[in-house]
Amino acid sequence: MAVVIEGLTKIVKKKPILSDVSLTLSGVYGLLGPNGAGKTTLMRIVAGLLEFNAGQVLLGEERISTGTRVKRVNEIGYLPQEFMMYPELTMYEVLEHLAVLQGEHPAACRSKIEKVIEQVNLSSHINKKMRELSGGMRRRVGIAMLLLREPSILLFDEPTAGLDIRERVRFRNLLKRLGHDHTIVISSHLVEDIEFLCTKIGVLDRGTVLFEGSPDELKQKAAPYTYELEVPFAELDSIMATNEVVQMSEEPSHVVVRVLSEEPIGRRVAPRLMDGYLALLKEAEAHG
Ligand SMILES: Nc1ncnc2c1ncn2[C@@H]1O[C@H](COP(=O)(O)OP(=O)(O)OP(=O)(O)O)[C@@H](O)[C@H]1O
Repeated sequence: MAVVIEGLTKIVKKKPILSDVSLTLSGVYGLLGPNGAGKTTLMRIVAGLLEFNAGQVLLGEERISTGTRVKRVNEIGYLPQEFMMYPELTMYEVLEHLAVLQGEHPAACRSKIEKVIEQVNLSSHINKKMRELSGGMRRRVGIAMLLLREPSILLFDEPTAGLDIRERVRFRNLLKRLGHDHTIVISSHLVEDIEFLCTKIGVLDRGTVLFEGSPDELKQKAAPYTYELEVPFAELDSIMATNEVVQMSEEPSHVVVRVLSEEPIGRRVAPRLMDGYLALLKEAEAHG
C-alpha cells in the first residue's frame, strides 16, 4: 500500500518547513536530504503526529489527514530517531506492557511477543533489561513494538544514525527483510544507508522536493559529470582545492580520486548513487 502526499505545506513561525511537497511513498522508499531538509517533519506528519497548513496525506485512495485534521492510523508505524523507554524493564516486559495497553490479555500475547522478538533477531536477549541493550538492539526493540500492531507501512527516521558498523549492517539486513512484506520509508542524510535497500528515492532540500524516482534515475543526474583520476600523493592537495572531490581511495603509489566536474578531467566513469545525489544538490544550490 502506498502513502500519497499531495501539496503538503508546513509553516512554523512564518517559516516554510515544507513547501508544496508531493510524493508517493511505496516499496522500500529512501527519503534523502541534507540536515534540516524537512525529513523528520514530513515523517511525523505522515505518522499523524503533527498538523500542517495545506495539502493532504492519503493511504492508497483513502484520505487520512488534511491540515489540522491529522489522524494516527494502525497501518502506519513510526520509529523516531531517538527513544529510550522503561530502562529497568526487560525487553519482554516492555513488549508485554505495550500489548496489554493495546487491549491484549497478558497470558494470550506471549506467542505474539516471541514472534516479533524473533523477527528482529533478539530472541537470545529476551530477558535483558532495556538499559543493558546496545543502541542498535534498542532500536530493534522499537521495531518489535511497531510490529505488535501489525502495520503495513513502517517509517524509520535516520534508523542507523549512531550505530557501529556491525550493527549498521545487521540493521540494514533487517530492514531488507521487512521490506518483503511492508512498505518501508527510511529517511537519511547518508546515501550509504539507503543505497542497497531502496527501490525508490525522494530527495528533499530546504522543504521542497528536488527529485523522486528510481535509484538509477538519480545516478543518471551525475552521468555527464563523473570522472576518476589517478593522482600522485604530492598533487592531492591541489586537486582537492580546485575540484569537487566526492571520493578517494588509496593505492600503493597514488590516490584514485572521483570528482564531479563540468569540464572533462581524467576518465569518465559510470556514476554511483552518491554522485547523482551530490550532482542534484549542487544543481539546486546553483539555482538558489
Ligand atoms: N517546531 C519547530 N520550530 C521551529 N523550527 C522547526 C520546528 N520543527 C522543525 N523546524 C525547522 O525545520 C527544518 C526542518 O527540520 P527537520 O527536523 O524536519 O529536518 P530533517 O531533514 O529531519 O533534518 P535532520 O536530518 O537534521 O534531522 C529545520 O530547519 C528545523 O530547524
